[in-house]
Amino acid sequence: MGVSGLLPFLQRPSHLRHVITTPWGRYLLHHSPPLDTLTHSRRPIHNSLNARGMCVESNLDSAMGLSPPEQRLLNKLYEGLISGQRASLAESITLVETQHPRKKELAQVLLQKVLAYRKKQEKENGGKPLAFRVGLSGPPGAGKSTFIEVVGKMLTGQGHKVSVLAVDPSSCTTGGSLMGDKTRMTELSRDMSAFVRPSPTSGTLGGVTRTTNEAIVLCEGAGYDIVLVETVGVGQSEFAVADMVDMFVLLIPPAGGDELQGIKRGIIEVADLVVVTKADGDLLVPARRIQAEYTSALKLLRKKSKSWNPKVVRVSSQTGEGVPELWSKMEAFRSAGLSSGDLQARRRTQHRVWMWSLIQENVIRHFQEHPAVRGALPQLEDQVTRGAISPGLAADLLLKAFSSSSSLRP
Ligand SMILES: Nc1nc2c(ncn2[C@@H]2O[C@H](COP(=O)(O)OP(=O)(O)OP(=O)(O)O)[C@@H](O)[C@H]2O)c(=O)[nH]1
Repeated sequence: MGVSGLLPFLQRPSHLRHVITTPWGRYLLHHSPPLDTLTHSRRPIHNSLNARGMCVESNLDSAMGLSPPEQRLLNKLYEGLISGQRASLAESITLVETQHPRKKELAQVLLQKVLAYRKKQEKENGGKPLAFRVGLSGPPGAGKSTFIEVVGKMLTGQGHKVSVLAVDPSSCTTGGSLMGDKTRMTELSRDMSAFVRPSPTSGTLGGVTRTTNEAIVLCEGAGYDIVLVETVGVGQSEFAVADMVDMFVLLIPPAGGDELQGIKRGIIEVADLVVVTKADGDLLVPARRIQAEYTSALKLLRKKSKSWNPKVVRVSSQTGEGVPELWSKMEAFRSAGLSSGDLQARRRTQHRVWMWSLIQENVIRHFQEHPAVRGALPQLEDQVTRGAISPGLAADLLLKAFSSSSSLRP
């Protein structure tokens, strides 16, 4: 698709445009209205583009056309958030999770304000990220929530502010929850230096990935210097989490049988640290054995960073044994990454991944909402389910229906 194919999407009616202030400049954004309101005018946009290919304007609020109540809401959330109020943080995360089109726009304005604020703080910190983002994953029952509770309490005791976000893959497929059904991390939830946010109860993995990325930014804006992102090791959610954090930690229980079974090989490759949990009582001996097994397995993997060799450690959340040592290792990882620049490079790459996940989410939504696709979909889906036509043919027909009446024609 050439640039000209994108023009209709870039040329939104003026009331749907707004200026976004980012740490890198101010951009005029053109929002995606529902397809039926899309204009297809071919007015050239080049004269309004600057060198970065985007329009620059100065007044965010007026260009956004914020109504006074909207302006008051955003100001209240922003001020509350950066002064560290948990209620404002919770409300801001709800705003980024919304499916409501206008609220989605407001969420982006808030997010850009928070990003600009964080960027300024980072600059004052010599360009180094202020918060430490850690992803934690493991099979159901691995001891994740018990571990996060113990580590979280230890860290708040040391004066840190800790936030915990959850990505629940089951909510994306079944609308149910692997994580949310029981009360988790009760003590940490009551701790005034902690913020525990359950996973959104619905949405696509792409959508949850976006909102989690955005929630991380909001938590950092609210002054949380440690952000823990937890997920169950099911489906693709752990890879999605690995793509949003500075350090990815895999938790393995000392279960009987073939321990490496059920743990995806690929996920061991992205782990910066493997933690064997429940290393106490009768489980201590199997925990030692599993630690040895994983240590050998890691040696066979290609080194993924110059500044760090993945390690395997043992902890017991019940006795607390190994927990302080584990945290020291995590801090060592962070300092090595910061001084080598690996951590900053990882975040830069993640921004690109984040952008592509946004694009994927939006393109799929446009496709699904397209009238020609919507018209043909039920019948084709039915035929595919019955085996009357191949999935490949159905996909081709739908893509043809989309492109033949779409402005995105190649
Ligand atoms: N012996 C022992 N048991 C533990 C330890 N940590 C957790 N457990 C137990 O293991 C079980 C699962 O712990 P959770 O922390 O709920 O595990 P989880 O990974 O969060 O589980 P899901 O919520 O299903 O993903 C519980 O019965 C805990 O009491 C530990 O350090 N030692």
